[in-house]
Amino acid sequence: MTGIPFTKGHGTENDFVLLPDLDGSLEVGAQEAALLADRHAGIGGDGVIRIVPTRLAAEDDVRAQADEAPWFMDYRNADGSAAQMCGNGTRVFAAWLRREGLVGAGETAIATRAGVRRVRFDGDHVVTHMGTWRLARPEEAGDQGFDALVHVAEAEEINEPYSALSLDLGNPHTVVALPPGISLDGLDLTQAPVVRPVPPEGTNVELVRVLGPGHLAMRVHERGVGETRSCGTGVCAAALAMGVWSGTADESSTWRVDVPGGSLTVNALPGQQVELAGPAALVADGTTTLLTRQS
Ligand SMILES: N[C@@H](CCC[C@H](N)C(=O)O)C(=O)O
Repeated sequence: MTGIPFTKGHGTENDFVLLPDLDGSLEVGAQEAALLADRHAGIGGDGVIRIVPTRLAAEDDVRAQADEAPWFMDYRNADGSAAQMCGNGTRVFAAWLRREGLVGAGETAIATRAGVRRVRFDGDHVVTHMGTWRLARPEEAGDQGFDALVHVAEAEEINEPYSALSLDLGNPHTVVALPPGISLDGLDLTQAPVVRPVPPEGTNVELVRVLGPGHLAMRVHERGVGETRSCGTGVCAAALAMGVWSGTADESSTWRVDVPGGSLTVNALPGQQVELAGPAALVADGTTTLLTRQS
């Protein structure tokens, strides 16, 4: 077989190019990832995930996870930038490891740039323990629980910025609860929302509408990608922000979050813990000549 093997997969239509690199011989830097993710000149995806033994990772803090988590999810956004975490990616990554017989049906641990994430299989769904979340700037969240302003272009020009909350799920998020009367469908996410203060590492921006008790609708503009049809860390941030705003962040709660690509379930747990559950699909296998192996 010529070319480098890849698998295409998605989690609620947040789609990824998976590159198995079992001996650490692939070089997938920013340029290579951006080309692979290109929907015209490459394979196409919101992100690129290299699947590599953790002990072969370049970063010291990732290699330090090797005893606990043998496989590293080396995630890059479509623009080639490396990100700390990808919630939907963890499910697709685990589904690939299981299909290939590299992990069993029990709980498995995955190394990420944000630390180890534990994943379990539950019928058609994969459940990821997303670790400990935190407010990004607790000292700046006022009585109303907001610490940022976000301006989003809208179908009908409204120049008021929205109040928002910044959360850290291993990667950065800014959650906006849309006020009544503002249509989620009417937002123009072809341009990045403008966030103030400017987050030092950039941010993913979640626009959220409450549909009912424990039920949200969300659209997202992802850092390093643009609008995507789903974001796993983003739906967790959205549900957790609701808990912060209602003063129930320390209690267990379950949320269904509808995104353009499907629905995900978020379980908020005491102690700033959170789980994400949803589907993972592996839809194509092939080879690519866009990469070569290091000799
Ligand atoms: N889609 C992902 C998040 C991917 C990384 C993000 N764009 C970032 O740069 O932080 C998810 O499912 O969490």
